[in-house]
Amino acid sequence: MPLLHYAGRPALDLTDEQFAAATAPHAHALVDACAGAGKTRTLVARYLHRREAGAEPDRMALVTFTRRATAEMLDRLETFTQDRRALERRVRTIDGFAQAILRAAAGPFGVTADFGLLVDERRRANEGRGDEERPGESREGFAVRLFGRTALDADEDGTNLLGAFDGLRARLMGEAEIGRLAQSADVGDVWRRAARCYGDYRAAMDKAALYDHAEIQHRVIARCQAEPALAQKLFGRFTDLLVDEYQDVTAAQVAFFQLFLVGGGRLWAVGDEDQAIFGFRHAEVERIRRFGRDFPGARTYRLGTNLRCGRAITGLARAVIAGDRRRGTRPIALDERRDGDGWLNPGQVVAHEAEDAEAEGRWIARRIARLVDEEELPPERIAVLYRARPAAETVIETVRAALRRQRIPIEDSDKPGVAFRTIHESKGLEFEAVFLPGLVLGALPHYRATDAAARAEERRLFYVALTRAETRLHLSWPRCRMKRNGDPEAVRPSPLLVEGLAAALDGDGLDSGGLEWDGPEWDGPGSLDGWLARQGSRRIARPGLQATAPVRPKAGRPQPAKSLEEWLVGWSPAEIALLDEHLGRSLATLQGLIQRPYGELTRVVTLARADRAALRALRPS
Ligand SMILES: Nc1ncnc2c1ncn2[C@@H]1O[C@H](COP(=O)(O)OP(=O)(O)OP(=O)(O)O)[C@@H](O)[C@H]1O
Repeated sequence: MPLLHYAGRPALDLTDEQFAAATAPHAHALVDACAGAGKTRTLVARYLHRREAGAEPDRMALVTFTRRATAEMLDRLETFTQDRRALERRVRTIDGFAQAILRAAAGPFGVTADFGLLVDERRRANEGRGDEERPGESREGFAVRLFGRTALDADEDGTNLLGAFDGLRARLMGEAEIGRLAQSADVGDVWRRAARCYGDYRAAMDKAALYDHAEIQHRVIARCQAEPALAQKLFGRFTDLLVDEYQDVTAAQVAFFQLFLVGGGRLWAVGDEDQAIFGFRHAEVERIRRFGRDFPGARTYRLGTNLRCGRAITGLARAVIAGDRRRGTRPIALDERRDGDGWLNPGQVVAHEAEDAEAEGRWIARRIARLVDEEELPPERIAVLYRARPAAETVIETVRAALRRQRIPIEDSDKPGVAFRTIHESKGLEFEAVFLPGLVLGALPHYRATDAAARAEERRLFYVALTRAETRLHLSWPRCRMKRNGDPEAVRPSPLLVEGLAAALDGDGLDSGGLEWDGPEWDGPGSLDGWLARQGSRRIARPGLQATAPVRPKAGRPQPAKSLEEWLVGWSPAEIALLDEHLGRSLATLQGLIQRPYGELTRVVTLARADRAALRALRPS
């Protein structure tokens, strides 16, 4: 592994791809990374490399999105540079930078330097508070005083008036556009109301000298864009802007970053579009995809090896994400590092179907107890991650009660223990063992995710969740749930889960040698293959498994088997030729080459492998 030096001493071990990204020339650069690629380490290395190359510390800015990420970055950098106070001026959240600039310049922006903050209570609880931020007032309380309790009522997408105010600013909507929105019949009530009340909201903020983060950023952007000399004065000194988590940027944030570059500074950003999960907060995954257009001349560096997860876990995760047709070919490599005995970390995937949420909770608690008691895993290395709290309530409460009975610690503010989080909150974290309960249709993908963009985000959320696990991943779901009146009601397993398990059972995505894996462990009666057949996902049984896996079409919906020829009707000659040339390669590789839906590709490949001559006959000459 190459070593990055700092101040004449070896500082960081890096992989080849990390080294190339960290030591890239001083030009705009996008570091396009996969999960577990070591983004934080590479970002720290970039900072140290630029310092070594002579960049002045006060002309560098390092932007993160959460205070937790800022704290981690500061801790890591402090071990090399020691001067924490100076570092705190350069390493900040995006909100921290905007606030510092507005306070320092105040006058030209029409504010006083000691303005107060309106702080979103929910986000503060999730992200923790940092030193840079003054206590501030509750934004929710402010909105209720102005607009009444209905200000916090969410529409069916989960957006309330405050969320819509954020949206107007995240999308950089101008006055005219907001005026049109206020009259538009194409948007929901919450958005129309936000467009109508936006002026009142801003006036009230000015009157109280209290501002929310979006407003602070918006003021800086609007004024500096209108007055280039002011932008030059405030931002002209920056030579380097380093940005983390670029996949979750909004249009406003991109405009804010562009201000940092007015003096000829260069942007070095790292992100992973497969982990873009904040669309509901107005982040636009398209931004990372059009990085080269927003920052002309940018080069791209790929960090494509997952160094966190065991190979089976990475294999499963990449088979799931390969089903996103818009992601383009971005190969994800399995970790090839071996331990002292020459052993590759295979990781373990366990699947379990429970009768209902309570039984599922008891199963999880038993597995956790086994990990803690028999494998001596520290409880804080274990996490239970769920899509949304309400749907997961029963399972969570059952697990927690069982853990308490067994005196297994549960994480509680500063006290370490088994962690319970939403998948969104788990972003950027890693655990030895991860439990993903409640994997049913309606929970993940969430029932509110109805359009293609929202469903793609649900797939990415699942990918984020899977890739939090280092060595043990547990997937579980109930067969039924309780209706409000107490009657049980059958539920369907998540199609993302079915797709992932089918791929894992085929060993798909695990092709790069050296992994001896029997597929996911099925903890329960029957077999995984049989279960998959019942889900209708295995119409084409694999030869060796036929005995245990009778292929049954789903009741009431006969599914006649399509022939290879029928499947290939919509395929282009180039796609058919690619299939023929690469048929021996893994499904994940083929998915990278041929962007067809996962289920379709699986069937076509299976049929073509069984009858190569038929494929040849269909290939145009
Ligand atoms: N060069 C390296 N050598 C050894 N281990 C590494 C190296 N780089 C990263 N790692 C380890 O790989 C794991 C993943 O790193 P990190 O958490 O920075 O990934 P990430 O890219 O931020 O992932 P994600 O986006 O999934 O949160 C960590 O446990 C880290 O210590």
